[in-house]
Formats: sequence, structure tokens, C-alpha cells
Amino acid sequence: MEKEVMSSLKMAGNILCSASSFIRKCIFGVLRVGPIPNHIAFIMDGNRRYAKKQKLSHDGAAGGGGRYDAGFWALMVMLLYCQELGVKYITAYAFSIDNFKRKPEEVESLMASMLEKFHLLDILVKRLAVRVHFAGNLELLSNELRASAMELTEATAEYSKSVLTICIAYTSRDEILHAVLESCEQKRIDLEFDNDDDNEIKLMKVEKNMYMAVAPDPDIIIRTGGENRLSNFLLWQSCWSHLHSMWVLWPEIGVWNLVFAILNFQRNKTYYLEMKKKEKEL
Ligand SMILES: CC(C)=CCC/C(C)=C/CC/C(C)=C/COP(=O)(O)OP(=O)(O)O
Repeated sequence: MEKEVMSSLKMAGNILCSASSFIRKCIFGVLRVGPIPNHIAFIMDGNRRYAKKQKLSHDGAAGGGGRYDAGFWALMVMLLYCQELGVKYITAYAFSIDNFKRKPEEVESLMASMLEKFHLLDILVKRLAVRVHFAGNLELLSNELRASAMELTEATAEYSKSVLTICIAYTSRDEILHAVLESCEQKRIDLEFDNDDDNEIKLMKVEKNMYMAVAPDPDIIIRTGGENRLSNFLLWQSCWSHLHSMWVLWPEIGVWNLVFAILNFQRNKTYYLEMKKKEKEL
């Protein structure tokens, strides 16, 4: 009897699974009629609130890193959906320089959790042909974590199906400062800069020194957790991005949230293009 119940349950599960993947494929097909973003960036907010809700360790004590497990898997699921949709670039704000100001035991457990996740990523991204890139001031990380990040970057350098950029020890102001200082240094040794360049060319040369230079500007920035701020994330790159904030906590983000964000982007883009066209006609 128990065996029969189990096999019926399994069968029901399979039917549900294939039905939901069929529905997802249909919805994605409809989405593809409109413009599909080339780059989506995520501000993954709400991990601690989720841990609290689930009564997971959220006080930074031993094992506190476990609270980011669900968040990590949510990112992997988003990566899969983006691949299926044809979104090539995915960027995740994993740890800001300001996060170093959290309680030391919390920072420590988060860093230990990151290291564990990098090992997992190493297996997952190779299967999915994803190139991993790290954006941020990696000098601020422990030697072990930095070495692991660099290994992952090198090991996936040849993949090109998608590009996953993990912003770690990152703030946008730090990135801009870094790019400007690098550019000044290049100008000092007269490497690339020409005083007669027009501003567009100068901007491009500064942009080349950004941590995010591997990716085009994001089309959509999705922030979970209900806040509407950019919190020092991609300030330079977001000047034409569609900002989409949602109340859902990051580990709870699902396919419908992504679909809704893309639909909003498509509506916004059509509106923006129409405005531009009208501007030209005037
Ligand atoms: C390898 C890799 C990319 C791993 C990703 C792991 C992950 C989900 C990191 C998020 C880290 C973080 C500080 C999120 C903000 O939520 P919060 O802690 O501020 O939560 P709150 O908004 O509820 O306070």
C-alpha cells in the first residue's frame, strides 16, 4: 500500500513538474515576442528576513552562513531561467564593501558561506557553460577567498553561453574611483589618453577600467525585499536601466516575479522608444 502511495505521489509530482515546465515554456515564448533584455542585475535583498521567517540561524552565529543557502539556490534558478530566455548577462550584488561593517561574526560566517558556494559554483557553472567574473575590490577579501574567486574566473574563462558577474567587496563609488585613478595613471604614462579626445571617447576609456567592463550596461535592475534604492550598486552603468523593485524576499523569488519584471521592462522600453521618436519629430 505504502509503495503504491509513493509511486502515485511520484507520478503526480512528475505530471505537475512537466505541466509547470510546459506553462513556463509557453510564457517564455510569449515574452520572446518582445525585446528580451541582454543583461539583468539583481540586488538580492531580504535574506536575513527570510531566515528569520524560516527560523534559521540569522544572528551571525556558527552556521549562520546557512541562511544564504536558499539565496544561493534562488540565484542559480534565476540563472537557469535567464539562460532559457536568452538573457546572456546576469549580475548579482553578493557583498558590498559596507557589509564589512556588520558584526564580525556575521561577516565571518558570510565569507565562509561564500567560499563553500564558490566550490559549488565551480561544478554548476561548468555544466551550464557559464563564464564567472568577479567585480569588486578583491584585495579586501581573505587570501583563500580571493584565490578561489580567481581560480573560478580562470576555470570558466572559455565559456560563453552566459556571463555571471558576482559583485563582491563592491560599491559603485569604489568602482568609479578605481576606474578614474587607473585612467589618470594611464594618462600620466601616456598609454591611451589623448587630450584632444572628445568626451565620448574619454568616457569609453574610463569605462574600460571599470570592474564591470566585461558586461554591457544592465537593461533591468531587479531589487527584492521592498526597497527602492540602488544602494551604491552600478551607479555608472544604470543610467538607462529599468529599475524594478519587488516586495518578495530574495530566496522566495520565482519565475512569475521574473516574468513580471521583463513585461514591465518591455512596456517601459516601448514607451521610451516612442518618446524618443516623438522628440526627433519635433
Ligand atoms: C556565491 C554567491 C553569489 C552567493 C550568493 C549568496 C547570497 C544570496 C548573498 C547575499 C548577501 C547579502 C548580504 C544579501 C543582502 O541580504 P540581507 O542579508 O541584507 O538581508 P535583509 O535585507 O533581510 O537584511
